[in-house]
Amino acid sequence: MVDRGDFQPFREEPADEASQDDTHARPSTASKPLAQMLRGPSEAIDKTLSNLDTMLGELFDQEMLQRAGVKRTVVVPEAAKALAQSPTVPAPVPTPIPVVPPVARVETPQPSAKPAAQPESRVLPEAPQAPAAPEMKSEAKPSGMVVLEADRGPVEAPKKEPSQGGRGPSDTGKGGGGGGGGGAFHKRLGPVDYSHSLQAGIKAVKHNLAIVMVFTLATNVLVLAIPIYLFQISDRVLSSRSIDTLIMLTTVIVGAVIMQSVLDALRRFILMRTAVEVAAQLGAPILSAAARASLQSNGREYQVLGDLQQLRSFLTSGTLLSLLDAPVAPVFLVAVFLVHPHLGSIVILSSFLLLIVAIFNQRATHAHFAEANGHLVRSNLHLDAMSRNSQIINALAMIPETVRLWGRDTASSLSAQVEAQDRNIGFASLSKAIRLLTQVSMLGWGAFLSIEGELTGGMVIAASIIAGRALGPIEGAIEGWHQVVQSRASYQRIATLLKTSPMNFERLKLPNPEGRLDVERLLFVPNGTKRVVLNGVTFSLMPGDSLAIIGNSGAGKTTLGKMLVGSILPTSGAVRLDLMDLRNWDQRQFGENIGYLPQDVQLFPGTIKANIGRMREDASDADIYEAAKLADVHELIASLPHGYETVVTADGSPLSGGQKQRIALARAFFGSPKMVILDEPNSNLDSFGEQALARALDHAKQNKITVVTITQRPALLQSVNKVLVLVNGTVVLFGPRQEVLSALAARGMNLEGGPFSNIQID
Ligand SMILES: Nc1ncnc2c1ncn2[C@@H]1O[C@H](COP(=O)(O)OP(=O)(O)OP(=O)(O)O)[C@@H](O)[C@H]1O
Repeated sequence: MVDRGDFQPFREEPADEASQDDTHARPSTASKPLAQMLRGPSEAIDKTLSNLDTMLGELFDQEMLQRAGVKRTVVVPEAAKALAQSPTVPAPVPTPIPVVPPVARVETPQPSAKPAAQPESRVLPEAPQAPAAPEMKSEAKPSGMVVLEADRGPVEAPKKEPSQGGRGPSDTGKGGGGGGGGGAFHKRLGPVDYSHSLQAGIKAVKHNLAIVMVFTLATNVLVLAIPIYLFQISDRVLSSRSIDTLIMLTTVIVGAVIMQSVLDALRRFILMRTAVEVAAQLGAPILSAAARASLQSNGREYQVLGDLQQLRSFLTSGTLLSLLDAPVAPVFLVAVFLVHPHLGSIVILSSFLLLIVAIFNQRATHAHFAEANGHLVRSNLHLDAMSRNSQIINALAMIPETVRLWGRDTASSLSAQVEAQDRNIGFASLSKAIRLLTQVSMLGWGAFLSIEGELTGGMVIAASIIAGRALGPIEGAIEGWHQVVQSRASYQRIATLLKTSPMNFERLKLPNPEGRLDVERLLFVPNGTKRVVLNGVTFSLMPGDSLAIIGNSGAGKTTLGKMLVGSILPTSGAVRLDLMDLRNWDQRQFGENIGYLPQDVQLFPGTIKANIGRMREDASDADIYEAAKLADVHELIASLPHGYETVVTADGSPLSGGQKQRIALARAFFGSPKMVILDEPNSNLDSFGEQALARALDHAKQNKITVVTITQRPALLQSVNKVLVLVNGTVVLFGPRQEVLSALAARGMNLEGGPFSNIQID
């Protein structure tokens, strides 16, 4: 299947590209840590945290608020604050963070005031009559299909007066973020380009690691202080019995040790902030790219956020410090050689042995760690399914079964992990033994050389300590090898997700659509199956048309509906809105111009107002009210104790199924969409709700909104002007309502009597 590819939830307006660049070039912990650190740890922490706050504020402020058309103000959302307060981050500095003002109540316009938001003021200009298109080619018609009306010609975008945008009152011509603007169009939209975010993250890490490396070198040089001290004490102070020398040496060494501890702490501070910077830089891009990519999968991509967590842990781990120490190891080796070549040879031999152990360790544990990871991913998916279905799990007493499903994968993951860790511990112990034996042999052989008069006792002890430092990084790498492998895999998954995101590509910003829909020879064979769910589906609708798609259960109606909104991509064929293939629309602009009510209605936790406004921060009260009026749910909402401020939980309570469906209908009508797809919008409605729905469809017709309604119930047929009959994924009838109903009646099927069932047309 082909990815449609251009969802850009945080798209920048081109004019803002410079400011987007600013984000990547902004002052960060990467830019000034050295200067900060040198001013003292606590000042450095405060300063860096302050930078972090600014960085997070800028990240979210810029990416969310500016895209939403809100003027750039310093508002740090709760998520950013929570991130800044995550356990790995010290307490935030007392930098004042402006608090997001509480949500204001929806101000419903006074009936007498007749505000600009009222439906009457929204009637769109008439679309010009489209020229007739050639008839549908006969080979495209599935056998048995009766086409009562075929394609019409392309719709010319009507010339609008600036005041006649057809957008809601909030329309600024800038499209509220990604697209949508009525004024400026036909210009290239720069891609969001998540690979750029990845590069910015890598750059920050590299920059900080370079600074850490400087501290590491200094730390490792200072580490030599202790062996040198020992050597001097035993070979100089004890023989000369000079107190002055002892005091002088001790003073120097104490200074070196303190310095070494401070530098070691500083490199850890920097690494910790690097981890936070990586999380802040990549969190939002990964979640956005995962949300887009999950369209084609079962949501596994969301687990890439876990990979980001893995990278964060690695950046603050002892394993990374060991790896950073590794380049200095040869210096220690040379130092041991300088003490005596025999001792140097012992260390080299041990290093080889440790390397061999490291390679065997990697080979012995790799498959088990990979297996453990695979099971962990699956058990997380079970967990996710459990949290989504908590109602049914409790109602049907399915807790033991679902826990067993989760437990099976968790147990497999744990046992694979135990297997891998057993081996890892075995190899780590072996490497530790090699290191200790190395020191024993160095001391033993050193003592022999000392007896022979080639070395002093102090030199032997000093060489033994230095050898320990030389072998330490190899040992550390062996112990943390699993983390290295996991982090590398995590990085690769993150890089693949960000680099291959379809949102990285440039789009042409089009004028807002008028609502013409062309569906061309849709074929859908789900991946991994041979089942043809949709076969050659072809039809066209003009702006303001309302179509009912009817058919037996399993005929493919929902699948077709999902395809019309681009949430499923066809195996072949195309769905076009105003002649443009959905794959080529800017996702944000497309989403703002359509409405969708899925069969399985889900609301987001939040107020009814926020749900109708699609959780957009720039949704105006007037827009929300307008959508509620269009969907004829204002009365229903007014009857709730808290009206538009009623808070809905994840499972939709306190709303009934029908109320949820009607609120979701208002969400579909939010933002003056030009095309709305409703999948069984009346499945939970009583007769009053159905009447309100019929009125909503009338409003849509008056506003020239193209509406496609998938339904199993005949009541809605009165509100549409066209009907499409789908049988086993094939269109068998399509045309004006009365003609289709007559054609069905001629075949002995009277659909106006009761729910559709057993529609059989050859
Ligand atoms: N991803 C998929 N993999 C396999 N089969 C699929 C997939 N998507 C849809 N189908 C199959 O396609 C058929 C049509 O499904 P669809 O949900 O579109 O039917 P429908 O007409 O909406 O039915 P209903 O009225 O009961 O909701 C079903 O048999 C379904 O099993």
